[in-house]
Amino acid sequence: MASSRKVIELFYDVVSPYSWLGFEVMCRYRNVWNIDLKLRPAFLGGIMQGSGNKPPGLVPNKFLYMTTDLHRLAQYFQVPISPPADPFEAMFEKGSLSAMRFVVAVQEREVGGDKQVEQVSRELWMRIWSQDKDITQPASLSEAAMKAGLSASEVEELLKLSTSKEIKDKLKRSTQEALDHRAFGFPLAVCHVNGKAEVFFGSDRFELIAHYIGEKWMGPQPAAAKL
Ligand SMILES: N[C@@H](CCC(=O)N[C@@H](CS)C(=O)NCC(=O)O)C(=O)O
Repeated sequence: MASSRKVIELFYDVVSPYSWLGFEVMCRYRNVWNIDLKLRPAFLGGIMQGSGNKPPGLVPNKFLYMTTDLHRLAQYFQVPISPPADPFEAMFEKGSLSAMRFVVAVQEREVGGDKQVEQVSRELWMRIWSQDKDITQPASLSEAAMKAGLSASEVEELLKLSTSKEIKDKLKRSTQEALDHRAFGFPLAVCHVNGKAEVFFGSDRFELIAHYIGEKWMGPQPAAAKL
């Protein structure tokens, strides 16, 4: 029998603070809405290149606006975003390629769910977008994964796997899939309803997503709203 649950794929990259907001909201709603949430770690740098877009932070006024916007959103969404001291270095010089390959490796090895992918992604966001810490070095990835509950031997294996061709290709494929959905930025939610994929960009489209999938939007903290 076909499931009545709607599938939502969430494409994200931990370099993107707006993805963090979208990610936390979707994780909060995954047990509230009748949905199957599929986490889709991908590479925002590849999306920018493949779509011919430019990061919005490169336009000075947008950068200033986003700094204020993220401060307000952090409080509204209750996600501890605090921009790194040098966002340009963190986002554009250091970037997230090794981190996203690592997340894909975690996903490749995880069986029976995506708790580890969820927790490792969150720990990486905590590092770059809350604690102003590195996410490019093996030691940084290792620290994030251990905080997420993985063992030292698991982390060692995942670090090795994350530099393999298999994982590099998998990240490329996921990024290409997002581009095939006409992505130009993240977060990107692809909602599959009645055999059709509807695409939503941004962490500010949840009301519309709820309407589209026939669920109720109760704000960014559904657990608190239900009390
Ligand atoms: N309005 C969206 C903005 C999301 C956003 O700016 N995402 C960045 C990455 S952090 C991006 O990919 N932007 C591409 C663009 O704005 O063209 C939201 O509130 O979530």
